[in-house]
Amino acid sequence: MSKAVVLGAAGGIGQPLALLLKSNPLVKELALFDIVNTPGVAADLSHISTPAKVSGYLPPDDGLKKALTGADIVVIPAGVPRKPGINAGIVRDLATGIATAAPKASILVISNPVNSTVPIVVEVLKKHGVFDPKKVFGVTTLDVVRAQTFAAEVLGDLSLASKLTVPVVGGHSGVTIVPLFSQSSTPLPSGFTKSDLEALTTRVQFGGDEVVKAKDGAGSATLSMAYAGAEFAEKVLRALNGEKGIVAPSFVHLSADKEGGEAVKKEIGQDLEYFSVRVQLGPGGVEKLHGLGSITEYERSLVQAAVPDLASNIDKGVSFIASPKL
Ligand SMILES: NC(=O)C1=CN([C@@H]2O[C@H](COP(=O)(O)OP(=O)(O)OC[C@H]3O[C@@H](n4cnc5c(N)ncnc54)[C@H](O)[C@@H]3O)[C@@H](O)[C@H]2O)C=CC1
Ligand SMILES: O=C([O-])CC(=O)C(=O)O
Repeated sequence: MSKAVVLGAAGGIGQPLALLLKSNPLVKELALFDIVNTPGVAADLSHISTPAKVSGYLPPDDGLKKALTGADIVVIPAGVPRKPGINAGIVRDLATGIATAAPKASILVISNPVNSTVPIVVEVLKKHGVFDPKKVFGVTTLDVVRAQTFAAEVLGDLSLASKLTVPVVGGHSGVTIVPLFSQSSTPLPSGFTKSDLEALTTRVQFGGDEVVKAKDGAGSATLSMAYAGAEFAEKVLRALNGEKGIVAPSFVHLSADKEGGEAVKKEIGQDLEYFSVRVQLGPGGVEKLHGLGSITEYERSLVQAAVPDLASNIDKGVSFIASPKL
């Protein structure tokens, strides 16, 4: 039983994510922090008949510190959709709070751009001398959820969506998102052509745009992200609780597992510090990083196309802490 904290808990993602965490029996305490509305969200959730004790905090009176103290897992969906510069500062400040109040917590970063906000969190933790690469996760689960759902759609059976697995590697934006459909636990339909596969891959890479367009100016994915964030958080919590063999893709610092990380760098042919790979989770966070495994020529070309964007996104995050602009 763990204490979970949501930073940005009153937002479009934060509220349904907090609802899902309140429904999770592994959560014994749920602390909600935002710059607005958390007392109301917390009071509302606290009437739900599940064990988690809910509390809400705002910035005055050391609210961030109070929310974070004793946290086992901190999920960050704070920020503004598609405003990288604003989010960089928000994430930096929240990471500073975590570094001082909950330095041992597992940190799950949802705020975009994940390829840059994860390096921002890491640089802040390094500055405070509390960086543990096994505990910082960029949440890329929505890409996995989309890959599974869209694959089930093309297979003509949505009931497969929650059963099949498709690893997604790289990062979390556009071409840095690399779904490995050749490793899908249920193969794509026979007769699926190269151009079908290209269209499916593009749909996963730009799934965020599909939602932004459909919402017509009213934000980006929130409900599917809350589902994905709660799913990844549950995996981290189950592993913290001692359950073995839990594996999920996440955007991590490759030093989290030296041997595994070096093997990934060899596979991608670049000395990147971060990459999303399948992560084996344990009580201390990352236990092992899995390599890309056997991938097709097409998938290799996607990985190669992802590398320059990723390198530049990572660099932006790192240099934001050295000199604040993004
Ligand atoms: N990793 C992923 O796959 C995805 C990431 N996102 C990202 O998640 C973030 C949040 O998206 P939404 O919930 O739709 O936005 P939203 O605007 O609905 O909610 C954001 C919340 O953050 C709060 N906030 C702002 N500054 C804060 C601070 N300093 N401390 C604490 N809370 C603060 C706001 O008050 C608001 O309640 C965005 O950066 C978005 O791009 C969105 C979808 C998928
Ligand atoms: O595209 C966006 O702005 C939000 C996001 O990360 C996603 O939906 O995958």
